Amino acid sequence: MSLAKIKHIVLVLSGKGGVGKSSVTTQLALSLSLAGHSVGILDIDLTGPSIPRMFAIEDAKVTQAPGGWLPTTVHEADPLNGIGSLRIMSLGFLLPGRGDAVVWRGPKKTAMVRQFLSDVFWDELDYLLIDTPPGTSDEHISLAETLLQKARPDQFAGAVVVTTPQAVATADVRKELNFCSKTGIRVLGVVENMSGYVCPNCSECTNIFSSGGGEVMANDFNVRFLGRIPIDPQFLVLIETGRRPQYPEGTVINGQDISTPAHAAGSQGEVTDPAPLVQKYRDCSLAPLFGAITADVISVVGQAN
Ligand SMILES: Nc1ncnc2c1ncn2[C@@H]1O[C@H](COP(=O)(O)OP(=O)(O)OP(=O)(O)O)[C@@H](O)[C@H]1O
Ligand code: SF4
Repeated sequence: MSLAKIKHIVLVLSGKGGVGKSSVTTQLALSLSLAGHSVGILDIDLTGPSIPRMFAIEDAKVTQAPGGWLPTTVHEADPLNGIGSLRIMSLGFLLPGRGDAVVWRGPKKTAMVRQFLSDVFWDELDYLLIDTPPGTSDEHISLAETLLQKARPDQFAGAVVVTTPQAVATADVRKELNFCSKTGIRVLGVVENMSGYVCPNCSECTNIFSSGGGEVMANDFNVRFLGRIPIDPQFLVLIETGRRPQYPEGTVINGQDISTPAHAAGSQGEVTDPAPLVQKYRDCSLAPLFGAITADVISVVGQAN
């Protein structure tokens, strides 16, 4: 069975579209990889699989091997730099072109979710992250049922739930938390994304929307609040163009100076910088924040399994 050699399976859920679920999945995967773990992402967001775009592997095609479909390798393990491997399987690889939408009816969607869980040959993984569609649709029910049936209890760790701070998003995420409790999915914690904005000129973090809604909701449901991630335009540039993040002099995040050294600004800013995404991400202001969230997730998963 394709899940057999996976140590921990984590779902990434959100009640609402556009809150940054795929970005959180991406950053969780990169942070786990930077912590030396081997990671897989299974992207079953049928409403618009965005993981291939985030890793610039939209043209990857699914290949078949005797053990099942082979995931695409984003980078191999680099033990000298303490980096674990990262592989991806996305529903997007099966679609004919960029921007194509999945127009299947419910039963076909649920069949595909089951097939993706059973037919991908992951080999050994420390963590498999599953990026899901927003909401609590038939696919979620099918996913929950299949995981609860097929994965060993020590494998299926639970779900990280993503929200933005505004009440309109947290209201939908409350439904998601209720869904988890009804289906027996353990909630590992809540991440509040787009919580403030990192100014590209001065690196001040400003709360343009409200802040703290995710933490209030986590407290109401008695689940762990994993932390806040601001909007950083440099993260968007990294994802969209592959350019290494750059910050003005004096940029300090979590007590650490992350400003781009003047001598490196030219070469580091090149779009053609051939370094793998995981190394460029290490220079992003969000990386230390997400590193702390990831350490928390690892510890909660350890307690859960
Ligand atoms: N903290 C952040 N800083 C900067 N940009 C962000 C951040 N979080 C998300 N984004 C950007 O916002 C956009 C939407 O994010 P994303 O695709 O992750 O949302 P989603 O919840 O997965 O959406 P969907 O429901 O369509 O799957 C993306 O372009 C992403 O790069
Ligand atoms: S201090 Fe920063 S956030 Fe405030 S106006 Fe100036 S550049 Fe923008």
